[in-house]
Order: sequence, then structure tokens, then C-alpha cells
Amino acid sequence: MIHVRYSSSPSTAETATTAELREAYLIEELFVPGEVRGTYTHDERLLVGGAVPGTGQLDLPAWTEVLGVGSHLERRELGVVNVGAAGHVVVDGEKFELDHLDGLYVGRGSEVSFTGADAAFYLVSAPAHATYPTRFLGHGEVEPVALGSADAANERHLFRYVWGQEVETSVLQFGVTVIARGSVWNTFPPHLHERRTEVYCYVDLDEQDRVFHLMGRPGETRHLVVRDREAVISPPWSIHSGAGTGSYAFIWAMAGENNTYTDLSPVAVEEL
Ligand SMILES: O=C(O)C(=O)C[C@H](O)C(=O)CO
Repeated sequence: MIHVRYSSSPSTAETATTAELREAYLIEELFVPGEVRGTYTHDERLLVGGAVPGTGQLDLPAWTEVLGVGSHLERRELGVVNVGAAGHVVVDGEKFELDHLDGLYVGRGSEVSFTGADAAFYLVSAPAHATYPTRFLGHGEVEPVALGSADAANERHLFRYVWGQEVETSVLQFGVTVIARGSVWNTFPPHLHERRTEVYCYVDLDEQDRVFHLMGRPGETRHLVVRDREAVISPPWSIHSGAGTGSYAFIWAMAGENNTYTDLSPVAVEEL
């Protein structure tokens, strides 16, 4: 099953009701046992999905009605992060074992399938102009960048899996940020990147916890209340930040004009 979201202007968000905001930017029910589900956004033509194989095997769907191709990666590259227990991703016959929060980059042109009784794979694909090698990205093998502080309640570790360095991609960037125990804030102070769209997928929240995700132009922020394994589309004009009621992590993924991680504009707290 695939859904399509169209691009929106900041003024649409500023006059939207809570229900309209959620319909436009929040992605719910991505992870359903026995299915691969996807949402395609016209913002940078990013596609995010969830694959929950259960006892069977799932193939990455072509979603021809939306992508216009016979195979999903005919014109795209793919990022995968396992948000469940250990499972396998098979790429052109080669089997990769992914544990919780391990990642995989898959280059253009490959065929992909998923197995793992308790695995849940988060997927993000973007248009690609070239083919780059598939790479396993072990969560434990990536040196994290430490950000924030306990005093500011924004201490966190940013695991950059694919960020325009080391692993070659066309436009895709993604990684995982883990909030330290006792801290609540992600991406604060916030930033914008006019040349890229980003999608956040919040994971590892307890059932009763929520993240209050901040979005919108800096002077006109709105919020979305987000549960475990839900994703939020962040268009180029929107900040993307949040505070959680308990511990959590999130997968960030971007595509756009370039794959230069540092091409962003900090937003001062005074501007909010
Ligand atoms: O906690 C953070 O700060 C982040 O994870 C920031 C993301 O990497 C991001 O927004 C990239 O533009």
C-alpha cells in the first residue's frame, strides 16, 4: 500500500487545523505485520516506508502506479534502518544481517527483500542519477557526534550513516540520533535547509510516551504529537525539532539539491 503527499506552502501550515496538519505532515501506520507500506512525498520525491516481514519474506514493491517503473530502484537509491529485532535484507542475492538500528545503503538498480520474525525495517528512497555500491552501516561501527548537554536537556548522539562523506550517494543522506537518558530535546536550537527536504521517524518510545515535534517557519511554529514509529515530513521551509516525554531515538533522512550535510542555516532561539 502506498500513499501520496503533495507539496505545501508554509502559509498552508499556518492556517491548518490540527487534523489538517497531521494529514499533511504526519505519517502513521507505516509498520504493519506482513506488509510493506510507503508514503511518497512530492517534496524532493522522497519515499519512506516500513517493511515488517513476520514469518514470511517481503519484496521491496515497485509501486509502479506512483514510481512509473517496473522495479523500485530502477531510478532510485535506498536507505534501510532496522527499528525492530535482528533480521535480514537481501540485495541481489547477498544477505545482510541488520540488528536494531543497523543501517544499509542500497545503490540504484538492485532488487531487495526482507526477512526476520521480529524485524521492522524503515525505508527511505530518493531519485538517483548514478549507481553506488551497497554498504552495511553497523550502528556500533559508526563514531557518533556528541551534541547538546544535560543542563540544556538536549544531550544526544548523532550517528551519521550516510552524510555526503565516506559512503557515496546521489542525493540521499540518513542517520540515527539517540537522545541521552534524562534529556528530552532533539535538534535544538533548530535549523533550516532550504535546499533539502527531511523526514524524521521517531522510534524506541514507550507506548505511553509522545514526542512534541515542532514544525513551520521559525516565527510561526506549530506542533505535531507523535507516537513510536511515526514519521514527519519536514519541507525545506520548516524547522524540525522536538521534545519527548520519555527516552527516544529518531531516524533522519534527507534529499535535495546536494548531499552536503553542513548546507544548513541555524535558527536562533530569538527567531522562534
Ligand atoms: O539532533 C539533531 O540535532 C539531529 O539529529 C539533526 C539532524 O541530523 C538534522 O536535522 C539534519 O539536518
